[in-house]
Amino acid sequence: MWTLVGRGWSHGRALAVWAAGTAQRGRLEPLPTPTRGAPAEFRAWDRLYTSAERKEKIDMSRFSVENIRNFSIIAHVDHGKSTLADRLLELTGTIDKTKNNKQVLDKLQVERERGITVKAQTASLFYNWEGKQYLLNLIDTPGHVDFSYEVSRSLSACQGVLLVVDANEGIQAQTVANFFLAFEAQLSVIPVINKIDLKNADPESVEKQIEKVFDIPGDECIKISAKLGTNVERVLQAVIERIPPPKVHRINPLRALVFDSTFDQYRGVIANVALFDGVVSKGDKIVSAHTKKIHEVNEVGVLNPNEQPAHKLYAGQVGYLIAGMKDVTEAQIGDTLYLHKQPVEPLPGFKSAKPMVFAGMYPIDQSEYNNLKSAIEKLTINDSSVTVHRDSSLALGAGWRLGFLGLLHMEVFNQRLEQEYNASVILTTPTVPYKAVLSSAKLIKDYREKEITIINPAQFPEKSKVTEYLEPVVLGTIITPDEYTGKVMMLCQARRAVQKNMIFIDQNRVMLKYIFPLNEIVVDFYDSLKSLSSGYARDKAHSVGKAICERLKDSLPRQLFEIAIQAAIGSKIIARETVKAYRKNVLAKCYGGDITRKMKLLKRQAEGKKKLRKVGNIEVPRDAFIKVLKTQSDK
Ligand SMILES: Nc1nc2c(ncn2[C@@H]2O[C@H](COP(=O)(O)OP(=O)(O)OP(=O)(O)O)[C@@H](O)[C@H]2O)c(=O)[nH]1
Repeated sequence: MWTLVGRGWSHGRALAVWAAGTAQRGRLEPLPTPTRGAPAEFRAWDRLYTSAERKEKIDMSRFSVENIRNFSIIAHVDHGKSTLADRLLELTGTIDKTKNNKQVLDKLQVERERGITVKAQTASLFYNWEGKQYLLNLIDTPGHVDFSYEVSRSLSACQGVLLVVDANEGIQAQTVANFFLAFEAQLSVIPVINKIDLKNADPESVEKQIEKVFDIPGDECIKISAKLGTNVERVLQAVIERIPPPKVHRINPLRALVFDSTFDQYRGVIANVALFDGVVSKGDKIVSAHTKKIHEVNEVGVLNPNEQPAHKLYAGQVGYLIAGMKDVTEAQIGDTLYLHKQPVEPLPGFKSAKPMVFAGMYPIDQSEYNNLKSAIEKLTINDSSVTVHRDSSLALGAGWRLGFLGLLHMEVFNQRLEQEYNASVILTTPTVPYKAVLSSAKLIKDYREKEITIINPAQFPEKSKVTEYLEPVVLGTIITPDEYTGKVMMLCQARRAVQKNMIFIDQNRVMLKYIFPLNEIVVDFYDSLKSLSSGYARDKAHSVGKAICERLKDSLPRQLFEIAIQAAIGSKIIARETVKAYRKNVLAKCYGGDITRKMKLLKRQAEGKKKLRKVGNIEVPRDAFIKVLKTQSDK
């Protein structure tokens, strides 16, 4: 969704959400300095189990379609999805019951350190109930808004969801956003009120909120404590009773949806697939509908939650498939796989994730360029929502401009680079993309289009050659205790937001919807929302410009002449600082003597400095740039 800068016109639709007031965490607390190199137990999870350690091949034919349920757990951040997943894994005997089972599906080091889910994971659970054996495929999803893309992808492989809501915090903004993702995908929704063991838990009022906001009868809510295991068995039974089996046909030719993929340097691409039709097994020749390339299947299996090879995978089942694909472009997420010579209508793919936050990434030392390049390439194979363009800067050398789904996504990517690939990088201040409608015929010819997208501030076309600029805007949902409503509204106004809606979701909580310019919220909005400091100036350009000039002033070495540091918007100077000149004492050798000689020396010095100022080039040390950029991104 884009709008004219400074005016209220927009088109398209996007969703972003935050919670205020009772939310415990949104942006993350600073982490301790990460240790170099991941400890063994945190290394890429798929390397933890060698094929020799994996069990015998499993026969999946025993699960008929009627006995399969594919479901996902969705919730606001920290409401307990991963803890509930742990209990479900224990109850079904998928993992042993030990005290150490904490967020078993969060396998990345970054997930464990930050206590958040970043990458959706799948686990096949085998569960006996009323004399039948069921196959329950659980797909754990991330809760933070930056990873909504992972959520919607996971939902495409499901028929139902468990919507987990914290009994103390109640419905939060991300609960609403995730509910609508499931609702639009026409999935069965089972509301689960979690943390009923907490002292301040109020499951009855959360039940009423669920009735009011989602129009789901309160008696459908299951009240549990995922931590203590209370009522968790009822959740499993509801999955079987309330979620329909997938609508698929095993006698039809193979039609498999790639809903996720990871890269293993020894075995190539491991594609997570949901089979909509047919059967697939080792030795089958399969074709990617996207690339039309033919591959031979080396291994199929289920995630239990680690890889468990199977003889075959059948329609209705979710599992993994390895077929010698060398990089993820050969098994793109949303791709359909079918058997060679048995083409099928491809399944509807996914909308590709659109990066909305861009930042420059450079090696700390240019000699590290190739290592960093290879690390970025490997990581983007595992996280295809990151875009990479080559870039260079006079000060920082050769590097890249990377696009992320949000700020947390950027932080996580950076942290994974450090932890999993031992790479140290300089990351520049994040910016959002802008569009410019060109008026200059020459520029239109150069760009071969009238409307261009600018992801790098250095490439902004001149104002005189542009009819209008457009900026991205998002629809944001804020849930706040009533007493903060006034302050929250003032903050939103200060961020140029346009109010769309306001409803009371219970006696003392209000849900507000606003259209925000993305640039106004991308970096520090959540922090401001939490502190509710409404004294922000409307026009921040001056203060930002001033802050950068001040930092440069402190970092630049002094010269023989005065250096003016200016921040400008186009030709208008908005902030200025001066680095004072070194003063050589030209009078040092004049002991006493003639005042006119002293005046002459000083005049000559002043003239010399004037001349130097005109012709003098100063070299900005790399360190100064790094310092300025680092302080900015640390903000
Ligand atoms: N008291 C209590 N605490 C719980 C319960 N369930 C989860 N928690 C705690 O709540 C915190 C968040 O739980 P997680 O399972 O990581 O939450 P999540 O929804 O998976 O979080 P993300 O992956 O970041 O979206 C952890 O400290 C859990 O121990 C519960 O039933 N009772």
